[in-house]
Amino acid sequence: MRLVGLTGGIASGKSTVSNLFKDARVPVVDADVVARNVVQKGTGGWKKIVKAFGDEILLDYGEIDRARLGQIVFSDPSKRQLLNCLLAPHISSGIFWEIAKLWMKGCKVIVLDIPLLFETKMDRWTNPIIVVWVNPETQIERLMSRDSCSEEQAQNRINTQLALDWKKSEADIVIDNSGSLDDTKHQFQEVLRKVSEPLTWKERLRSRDGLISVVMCTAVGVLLAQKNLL
Ligand SMILES: CC(C)(COP(=O)(O)OP(=O)(O)OC[C@H]1O[C@@H](n2cnc3c(N)ncnc32)[C@H](O)[C@@H]1O)[C@@H](O)C(=O)NCCC(=O)NCCS
Ligand SMILES: Nc1ncnc2c1ncn2[C@@H]1O[C@H](COP(=O)(O)OP(=O)(O)OP(=O)(O)O)[C@@H](O)[C@H]1O
Repeated sequence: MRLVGLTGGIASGKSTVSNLFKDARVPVVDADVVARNVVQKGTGGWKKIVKAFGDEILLDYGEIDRARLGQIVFSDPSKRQLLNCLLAPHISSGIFWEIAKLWMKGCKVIVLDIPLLFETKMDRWTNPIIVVWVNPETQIERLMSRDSCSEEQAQNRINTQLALDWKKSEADIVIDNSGSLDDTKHQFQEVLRKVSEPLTWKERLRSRDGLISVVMCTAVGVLLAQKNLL
Protein backbone atom coordinates (compact mmCIF):
# COMPACT_ATOMS: atom_id res chain seq x y z
CA MET A 1 0.00 0.00 0.00
CA ARG A 2 1.24 3.46 -0.91
CA LEU A 3 0.26 6.35 1.37
CA VAL A 4 0.59 9.58 -0.59
CA GLY A 5 0.77 12.74 1.54
CA LEU A 6 -1.09 15.76 0.13
CA THR A 7 -0.54 19.03 1.94
CA GLY A 8 0.06 22.73 1.49
CA GLY A 9 -1.01 25.97 3.14
CA ILE A 10 -4.46 27.22 4.00
CA ALA A 11 -6.39 27.88 0.75
CA SER A 12 -3.43 26.78 -1.37
CA GLY A 13 -5.67 24.36 -3.26
CA LYS A 14 -5.45 20.98 -1.47
CA SER A 15 -9.18 20.29 -1.81
CA THR A 16 -9.00 21.28 -5.48
CA VAL A 17 -6.23 18.74 -6.07
CA SER A 18 -7.83 16.08 -3.86
CA ASN A 19 -10.99 16.41 -6.00
CA LEU A 20 -8.85 15.67 -9.06
CA PHE A 21 -7.62 12.49 -7.34
CA LYS A 22 -11.21 11.50 -6.52
CA ASP A 23 -12.23 12.12 -10.16
CA ALA A 24 -9.37 9.80 -11.16
CA ARG A 25 -10.82 7.18 -8.74
CA VAL A 26 -7.89 7.38 -6.33
CA PRO A 27 -9.28 7.15 -2.76
CA VAL A 28 -8.66 10.18 -0.55
CA VAL A 29 -8.75 10.47 3.25
CA ASP A 30 -9.58 14.10 4.08
CA ALA A 31 -8.27 15.14 7.52
CA ASP A 32 -10.59 18.19 7.60
CA VAL A 33 -13.60 15.85 7.20
CA VAL A 34 -12.23 13.54 9.93
CA ALA A 35 -11.65 16.60 12.17
CA ARG A 36 -15.30 17.62 11.61
CA ASN A 37 -16.64 14.12 12.35
CA VAL A 38 -14.76 13.76 15.62
CA VAL A 39 -16.41 16.87 17.08
CA GLN A 40 -20.00 16.07 16.17
CA LYS A 41 -22.52 16.53 18.97
CA GLY A 42 -22.10 13.94 21.73
CA THR A 43 -18.73 12.54 20.58
CA GLY A 44 -15.64 12.41 22.82
CA GLY A 45 -14.07 15.32 20.90
CA TRP A 46 -17.24 17.42 21.31
CA LYS A 47 -17.28 16.78 25.09
CA LYS A 48 -13.63 17.84 25.43
CA ILE A 49 -14.24 21.06 23.49
CA VAL A 50 -17.32 21.97 25.54
CA LYS A 51 -15.40 21.29 28.76
CA ALA A 52 -12.44 23.43 27.65
CA PHE A 53 -14.24 26.29 25.83
CA GLY A 54 -17.61 26.35 27.63
CA ASP A 55 -21.25 26.17 26.47
CA GLU A 56 -20.82 29.53 24.69
CA ILE A 57 -19.06 27.63 21.91
CA LEU A 58 -22.27 25.77 21.01
CA LEU A 59 -24.95 26.70 18.49
CA ASP A 60 -28.63 26.55 19.52
CA TYR A 61 -28.97 22.94 18.36
CA GLY A 62 -25.87 21.82 20.28
CA GLU A 63 -23.29 21.53 17.49
CA ILE A 64 -19.95 23.35 17.78
CA ASP A 65 -20.00 26.89 16.38
CA ARG A 66 -16.98 26.39 14.09
CA ALA A 67 -16.80 30.01 12.96
CA ARG A 68 -16.65 31.17 16.59
CA LEU A 69 -14.13 28.52 17.60
CA GLY A 70 -12.05 29.47 14.55
CA GLN A 71 -12.07 33.15 15.60
CA ILE A 72 -10.87 32.17 19.09
CA VAL A 73 -8.13 29.74 18.15
CA PHE A 74 -6.75 31.62 15.16
CA SER A 75 -6.21 34.74 17.29
CA ASP A 76 -4.84 33.05 20.43
CA PRO A 77 -1.87 30.63 20.12
CA SER A 78 -2.45 29.08 23.58
CA LYS A 79 -6.11 28.32 22.77
CA ARG A 80 -5.08 26.90 19.39
CA GLN A 81 -2.53 24.66 21.05
CA LEU A 82 -5.16 23.54 23.55
CA LEU A 83 -7.59 22.65 20.73
CA ASN A 84 -4.83 20.85 18.81
CA CYS A 85 -3.89 18.79 21.88
CA LEU A 86 -7.51 17.91 22.64
CA LEU A 87 -8.29 16.79 19.10
CA ALA A 88 -4.98 15.26 17.95
CA PRO A 89 -5.65 11.73 19.28
CA HIS A 90 -9.20 11.71 17.85
CA ILE A 91 -8.04 12.96 14.45
CA SER A 92 -5.11 10.53 14.16
CA SER A 93 -7.23 7.54 15.15
CA GLY A 94 -9.98 8.72 12.76
CA ILE A 95 -7.43 8.88 9.93
CA PHE A 96 -6.08 5.45 10.93
CA TRP A 97 -9.58 3.88 10.68
CA GLU A 98 -10.24 5.46 7.31
CA ILE A 99 -6.95 3.99 6.04
CA ALA A 100 -7.79 0.60 7.60
CA LYS A 101 -11.19 0.52 5.83
CA LEU A 102 -9.57 1.28 2.47
CA TRP A 103 -6.79 -1.27 3.16
CA MET A 104 -9.42 -3.95 3.83
CA LYS A 105 -11.07 -3.11 0.51
CA GLY A 106 -7.70 -3.82 -1.13
CA CYS A 107 -6.84 -0.23 -2.15
CA LYS A 108 -3.20 0.02 -3.13
CA VAL A 109 -2.74 3.79 -3.40
CA ILE A 110 -4.39 6.09 -0.84
CA VAL A 111 -4.04 9.88 -0.76
CA LEU A 112 -3.97 11.48 2.71
CA ASP A 113 -5.11 15.11 2.41
CA ILE A 114 -3.72 16.51 5.67
CA PRO A 115 -3.31 20.31 5.95
CA LEU A 116 -1.03 19.98 9.00
CA LEU A 117 0.94 16.97 7.68
CA PHE A 118 4.35 18.43 8.64
CA GLU A 119 3.14 20.25 11.78
CA THR A 120 1.74 16.97 13.19
CA LYS A 121 4.76 14.95 11.96
CA MET A 122 2.50 12.60 10.01
CA ASP A 123 4.82 13.12 7.03
CA ARG A 124 6.81 10.16 8.46
CA TRP A 125 4.08 7.80 7.25
CA THR A 126 3.68 9.14 3.72
CA ASN A 127 5.74 8.77 0.56
CA PRO A 128 5.68 10.59 -1.78
CA ILE A 129 4.67 13.94 -0.30
CA ILE A 130 2.85 16.34 -2.61
CA VAL A 131 2.81 20.03 -1.65
CA VAL A 132 0.23 22.27 -3.30
CA TRP A 133 1.95 25.65 -3.49
CA VAL A 134 0.66 29.11 -4.43
CA ASN A 135 2.40 32.45 -4.40
CA PRO A 136 1.66 34.53 -1.26
CA GLU A 137 -0.45 37.18 -3.05
CA THR A 138 -2.72 34.57 -4.64
CA GLN A 139 -3.02 32.62 -1.38
CA ILE A 140 -4.19 35.64 0.58
CA GLU A 141 -6.55 36.77 -2.20
CA ARG A 142 -8.18 33.33 -2.48
CA LEU A 143 -8.46 32.95 1.29
CA MET A 144 -10.08 36.39 1.70
CA SER A 145 -12.53 35.73 -1.11
CA ARG A 146 -13.45 32.17 -0.03
CA ASP A 147 -13.85 32.89 3.69
CA SER A 148 -15.03 36.53 3.29
CA CYS A 149 -12.42 37.70 5.77
CA SER A 150 -10.14 40.72 6.05
CA GLU A 151 -6.51 40.72 4.92
CA GLU A 152 -5.42 40.78 8.58
CA GLN A 153 -7.57 37.76 9.47
CA ALA A 154 -6.32 35.88 6.41
CA GLN A 155 -2.69 36.66 7.26
CA ASN A 156 -3.25 35.54 10.87
CA ARG A 157 -4.52 32.17 9.67
CA ILE A 158 -1.60 31.77 7.26
CA ASN A 159 0.84 32.59 10.08
CA THR A 160 -0.51 29.74 12.24
CA GLN A 161 1.00 27.20 9.84
CA LEU A 162 4.57 26.41 8.85
CA ALA A 163 5.78 28.54 5.92
CA LEU A 164 4.51 27.26 2.59
CA ASP A 165 7.94 27.82 1.01
CA TRP A 166 9.51 25.55 3.63
CA LYS A 167 6.88 22.87 2.95
CA LYS A 168 7.69 23.21 -0.75
CA SER A 169 11.37 22.58 0.00
CA GLU A 170 10.45 19.32 1.80
CA ALA A 171 8.17 18.03 -0.95
CA ASP A 172 8.81 15.13 -3.30
CA ILE A 173 6.34 16.63 -5.77
CA VAL A 174 5.22 20.27 -6.02
CA ILE A 175 2.03 21.42 -7.72
CA ASP A 176 2.09 25.16 -8.43
CA ASN A 177 -1.57 26.19 -8.11
CA SER A 178 -0.93 29.93 -8.67
CA GLY A 179 -2.30 29.80 -12.22
CA SER A 180 -5.61 28.70 -13.71
CA LEU A 181 -7.46 25.51 -12.84
CA ASP A 182 -6.55 24.16 -16.31
CA ASP A 183 -2.88 24.77 -15.55
CA THR A 184 -3.23 22.78 -12.31
CA LYS A 185 -5.12 19.98 -14.11
CA HIS A 186 -2.28 19.81 -16.63
CA GLN A 187 0.36 19.39 -13.86
CA PHE A 188 -1.89 16.87 -12.15
CA GLN A 189 -1.69 14.43 -15.09
CA GLU A 190 2.06 13.96 -14.50
CA VAL A 191 1.51 13.68 -10.72
CA LEU A 192 -1.15 11.01 -11.26
CA ARG A 193 1.26 9.08 -13.47
CA LYS A 194 3.96 9.20 -10.75
CA VAL A 195 1.73 8.11 -7.86
CA SER A 196 0.26 5.32 -10.00
CA GLU A 197 3.66 3.78 -10.79
CA PRO A 198 3.95 0.08 -9.84
CA LEU A 199 4.32 -0.46 -6.07
CA THR A 200 7.76 -1.21 -4.66
CA TRP A 201 8.11 -4.60 -2.95
CA LYS A 202 7.85 -2.93 0.48
CA GLU A 203 4.62 -1.20 -0.55
CA ARG A 204 3.33 -4.50 -1.95
CA LEU A 205 4.01 -6.23 1.38
CA ARG A 206 2.01 -3.51 3.16
CA SER A 207 -1.01 -4.01 0.89
CA ARG A 208 -3.84 -6.41 1.80
CA ASP A 209 -3.06 -8.76 -1.12
CA GLY A 210 0.67 -8.69 -0.29
CA LEU A 211 0.02 -9.61 3.32
CA ILE A 212 -2.36 -12.41 2.29
CA SER A 213 0.34 -13.79 -0.07
CA VAL A 214 2.94 -13.72 2.73
CA VAL A 215 0.57 -15.50 5.14
CA MET A 216 -0.33 -18.13 2.50
CA CYS A 217 3.33 -18.75 1.56
CA THR A 218 4.29 -19.07 5.24
CA ALA A 219 1.43 -21.52 5.86
CA VAL A 220 2.38 -23.62 2.83
CA GLY A 221 6.06 -23.56 3.92
CA VAL A 222 5.16 -24.71 7.45
CA LEU A 223 2.92 -27.50 6.07
CA LEU A 224 5.63 -28.71 3.68
CA ALA A 225 8.25 -28.64 6.43
CA GLN A 226 5.97 -30.66 8.74
CA LYS A 227 5.31 -33.20 5.94
CA ASN A 228 9.06 -33.64 5.35
CA LEU A 229 9.67 -34.14 9.07
CA LEU A 230 7.04 -36.94 9.33
C1 LIG B 1 -10.67 25.83 14.09
C2 LIG B 1 -11.80 25.13 13.38
C3 LIG B 1 -12.98 24.91 14.32
C4 LIG B 1 -12.28 26.04 12.22
O1 LIG B 1 -13.25 25.34 11.48
P1 LIG B 1 -13.61 25.77 9.97
O2 LIG B 1 -14.80 24.93 9.57
O3 LIG B 1 -13.77 27.26 9.91
O4 LIG B 1 -12.33 25.42 9.08
P2 LIG B 1 -11.85 23.98 8.54
O5 LIG B 1 -11.94 22.96 9.61
O6 LIG B 1 -12.55 23.68 7.26
O7 LIG B 1 -10.29 24.23 8.30
C5 LIG B 1 -9.86 25.06 7.23
C6 LIG B 1 -8.36 25.10 7.20
O8 LIG B 1 -7.87 25.77 8.36
C7 LIG B 1 -6.57 25.27 8.64
N1 LIG B 1 -6.55 24.79 10.05
C8 LIG B 1 -7.49 24.08 10.70
N2 LIG B 1 -7.13 23.83 11.97
C9 LIG B 1 -5.92 24.40 12.11
C10 LIG B 1 -5.01 24.50 13.21
N3 LIG B 1 -5.30 23.96 14.38
N4 LIG B 1 -3.85 25.16 13.00
C11 LIG B 1 -3.55 25.72 11.80
N5 LIG B 1 -4.38 25.67 10.73
C12 LIG B 1 -5.53 25.01 10.89
C13 LIG B 1 -6.31 24.11 7.67
O9 LIG B 1 -5.57 24.58 6.57
C14 LIG B 1 -7.69 23.74 7.20
O10 LIG B 1 -7.68 23.14 5.93
C15 LIG B 1 -11.35 23.76 12.78
O11 LIG B 1 -10.44 23.99 11.74
C16 LIG B 1 -10.72 22.85 13.81
O12 LIG B 1 -11.42 22.22 14.58
N6 LIG B 1 -9.37 22.75 13.79
C17 LIG B 1 -8.65 21.89 14.68
C18 LIG B 1 -8.51 20.53 14.08
C19 LIG B 1 -7.38 20.44 13.10
O13 LIG B 1 -6.24 20.48 13.47
N7 LIG B 1 -7.74 20.36 11.80
C20 LIG B 1 -6.77 20.18 10.75
C21 LIG B 1 -6.67 18.71 10.38
S1 LIG B 1 -4.99 18.23 10.13
N1 LIG C 1 -6.26 27.28 -9.74
C1 LIG C 1 -7.23 27.98 -9.16
N2 LIG C 1 -7.74 29.07 -9.76
C2 LIG C 1 -8.69 29.83 -9.16
N3 LIG C 1 -9.22 29.56 -7.93
C3 LIG C 1 -8.74 28.48 -7.29
C4 LIG C 1 -7.74 27.63 -7.86
N4 LIG C 1 -7.47 26.64 -6.98
C5 LIG C 1 -8.26 26.85 -5.91
N5 LIG C 1 -9.03 27.95 -6.09
C6 LIG C 1 -9.99 28.52 -5.12
O1 LIG C 1 -9.21 28.92 -3.98
C7 LIG C 1 -9.90 28.60 -2.77
C8 LIG C 1 -9.02 27.66 -1.93
O2 LIG C 1 -8.91 26.40 -2.60
P1 LIG C 1 -9.10 25.04 -1.79
O3 LIG C 1 -10.35 25.08 -0.98
O4 LIG C 1 -8.91 23.92 -2.75
O5 LIG C 1 -7.84 25.16 -0.81
P2 LIG C 1 -7.45 24.25 0.45
O6 LIG C 1 -5.96 24.22 0.45
O7 LIG C 1 -8.15 22.95 0.39
O8 LIG C 1 -8.01 25.14 1.64
P3 LIG C 1 -8.07 24.77 3.23
O9 LIG C 1 -6.68 24.78 3.72
O10 LIG C 1 -8.81 25.91 3.81
O11 LIG C 1 -8.78 23.48 3.36
C9 LIG C 1 -11.23 27.98 -3.16
O12 LIG C 1 -12.21 28.99 -3.16
C10 LIG C 1 -10.99 27.49 -4.59
O13 LIG C 1 -12.17 27.47 -5.37
